[in-house]
Amino acid sequence: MAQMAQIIVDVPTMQTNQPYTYRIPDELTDQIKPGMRVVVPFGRGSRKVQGFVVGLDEQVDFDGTLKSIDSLLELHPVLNEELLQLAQWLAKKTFAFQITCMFTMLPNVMRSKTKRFLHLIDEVDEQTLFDLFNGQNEILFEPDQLDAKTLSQLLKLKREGKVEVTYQVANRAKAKTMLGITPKLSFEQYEEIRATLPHNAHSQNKLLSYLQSILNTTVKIADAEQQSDLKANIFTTGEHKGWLTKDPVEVYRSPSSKDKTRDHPFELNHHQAIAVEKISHAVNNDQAETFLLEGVTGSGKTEVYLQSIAQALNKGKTAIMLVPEISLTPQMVTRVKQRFGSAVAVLHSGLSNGEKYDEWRRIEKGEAQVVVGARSAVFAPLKNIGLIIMDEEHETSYKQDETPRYHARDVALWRSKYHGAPLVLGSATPSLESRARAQKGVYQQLLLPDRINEQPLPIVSVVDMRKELRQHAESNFSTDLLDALNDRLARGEQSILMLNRRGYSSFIMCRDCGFVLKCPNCDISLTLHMDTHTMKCHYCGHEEPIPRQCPNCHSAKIRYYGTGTQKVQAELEQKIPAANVLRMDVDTTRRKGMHEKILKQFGNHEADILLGTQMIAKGLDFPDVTLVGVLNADTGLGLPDFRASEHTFQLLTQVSGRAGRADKKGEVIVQTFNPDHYAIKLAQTQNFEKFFKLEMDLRHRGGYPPYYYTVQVMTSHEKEAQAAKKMLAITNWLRKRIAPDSIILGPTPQAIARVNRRYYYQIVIKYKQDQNIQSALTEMMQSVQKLSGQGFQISIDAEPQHFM
Ligand SMILES: Nc1ncnc2c1ncn2[C@@H]1O[C@H](COP(=O)(O)OP(=O)(O)OP(=O)(O)O)[C@@H](O)[C@H]1O
Ligand SMILES: [Zn+2]
Ligand SMILES: [Zn+2]
Repeated sequence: MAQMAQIIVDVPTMQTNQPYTYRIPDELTDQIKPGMRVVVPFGRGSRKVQGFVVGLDEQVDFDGTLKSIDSLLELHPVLNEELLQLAQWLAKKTFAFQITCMFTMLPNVMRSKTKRFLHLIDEVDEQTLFDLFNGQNEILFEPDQLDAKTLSQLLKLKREGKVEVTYQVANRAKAKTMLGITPKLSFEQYEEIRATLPHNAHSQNKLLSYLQSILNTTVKIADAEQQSDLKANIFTTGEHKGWLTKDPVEVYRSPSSKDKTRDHPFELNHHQAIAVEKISHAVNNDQAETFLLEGVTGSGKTEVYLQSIAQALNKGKTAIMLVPEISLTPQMVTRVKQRFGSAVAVLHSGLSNGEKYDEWRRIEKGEAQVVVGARSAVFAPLKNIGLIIMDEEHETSYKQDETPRYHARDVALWRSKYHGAPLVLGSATPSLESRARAQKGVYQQLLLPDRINEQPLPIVSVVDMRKELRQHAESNFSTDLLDALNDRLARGEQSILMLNRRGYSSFIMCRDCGFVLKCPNCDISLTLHMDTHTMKCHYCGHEEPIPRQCPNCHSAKIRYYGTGTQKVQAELEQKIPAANVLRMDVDTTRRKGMHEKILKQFGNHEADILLGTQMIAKGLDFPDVTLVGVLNADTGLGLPDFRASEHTFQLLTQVSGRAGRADKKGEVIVQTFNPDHYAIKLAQTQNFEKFFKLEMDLRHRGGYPPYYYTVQVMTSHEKEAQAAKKMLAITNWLRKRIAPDSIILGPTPQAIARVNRRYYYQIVIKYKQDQNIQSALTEMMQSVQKLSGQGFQISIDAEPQHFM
């Protein structure tokens, strides 16, 4: 009676969400578990591919032609039961393949090509040591060279906790190590040395005893100092005498803060207390309720999160706190770590692959109970989740813009249901989708209407830049803004300036003929970078010299148009020479740790003005900031995207919220060429309710979300006619299958029609209720795969965040 395994295989050209059935070799009966990764033969040539076991069958009458599992990639399941189910759901929801979803949940170092090592972590008998490990502690784990019998032995050792499979971290050389000490001699040899020591050699005597107590191990010097109560220099003496060796020991590359002080919960104000109460109630009763925590900027949402998390921990449960990548600042991380100490694991893109893997492993082993992280942290392998929090829930970065195109909010909702745990969505400016659900009672609304400091929200004034430009020469600064900046400088207060853009200037244009320099590969303007003195394409990376004359009409009046942070900084330094300016944008934060450094400097008052792009709009909490200036509120309003107003409103509200958060009053100055636009006017009064009503009305009339669901289908090809033709064929095919009242917009070329030498065409399907759309799109996805051989790329994006 053979055992069978259902396996999802990784074959890029033949992807399917149907598992294949493989036979489990007899030696491995009852040892293969769902979630394990295996090596299996696939196709006619029986080439070796990897796969995930997703199910097991006890099968009596098996058909003799079934292929068998060859080997294992690890000795343990890498995905647990919950995550396997989640992958299945996610694949369906995002029209992706299960295998892609499974990889998305795993740290990078666990990808198939990574070298694996087999480690001995406990004693084994000599025969085994010799047979399996060549007498060593660590050997390369080579799945394709192991037979079933050996695997069976290894699996047994794994179950006994004696071996472990680890992955080679790409930058292993850089793996963080500290110096440790290893005793070199035996117990008896140390005794012999002791007999020769002079009577007053107390430290050396003590060192000998200590070495005897740590035989066969390596102890970090810092730990050894503590345990033995000896000074570090005595270990050096020991080394010179040949008693011990100093060796590097690997430490967890945990991005832990050095700050070990634990802070204490604040006493909550009235509204905070109600919120924590309601959330805790749901935590205590295992209710998968969704809360929408709507709190104005500076209302103390974070404190609500932290105290609610504490509740979950008290109940012996775990918690996930999602924050947008950009607000995952050291400030934020420190706040959480100070509250929960080493129970916290942090996952974000700034970590090296090794660091990420270490944090992931701590979570998986149950060593961390609180996970703080950006989008992908929603897949953290925590067990027994008691609470999930999603801060700034309206942020578009929660949606992944490559396959699987998932929204972290949907995944959080799924896990909330699975664990019977509440989900808290927090924001000062919720997405229309979430706010509409709260309106309908699907989500429970919690309000924090006041700032903690009981100050009113900062006063926002709008400056009409059209008038300014008529009165003065071209400048990035209105008179009002310059006056206000000088005023803060005189008072020793700080200012934040936001420029919604990157690069020295966005593009260059000929003032005589209007020619704009564009990327030869993509259909978008090149960006001027003064640091490298080149024009760069932000889509494909193309780079060329700055032209001295117009390639079209040869005029010399080809100049930059628009503005960038470097240019603003230069003007600022010229207009207010006394001010210290810190610049924070993609260019100054590219190197690891720079983000942290700039914020720290600003926090220490080493600068008067923090000038930055959107990345400074969120989460920053500096008590001395009393002025926020927005240099160009309009950027983004003109984008061909129905969410342009919503995003502008959100951004202006968020950045305004950085001013006057402590006891000093805040002021905001917004410069714009569109002072009458409703998004700008309502952001001025920070009137979210009014904005919500107005925008909902517009969406209703236009037939946009949240009144309609949307799906975008994209086709691309190197030849424009091919892309267009295929898109049309797909459209006709779909039209026959979806509900008659579902609407198809397009096909149209995308706003940026050509990227990286490919042409893009799209359609957008809008629907209210459509029984067939899911199956039609799934069928399409399965069948268009073979088209990739003909140079087509086709993708489906459910609820796209950008319509470009
Ligand atoms: N109950 C409380 N008593 C005293 N201070 C508090 C209390 N709750 C929060 N704070 C402090 O108030 C400040 C603002 O809180 P917090 O940063 O949590 O606001 P927020 O709502 O998350 O703001 P934003 O959305 O603007 O980032 C913080 O410095 C925080 O430490
Ligand atoms: Zn010209
Ligand atoms: Zn390009």
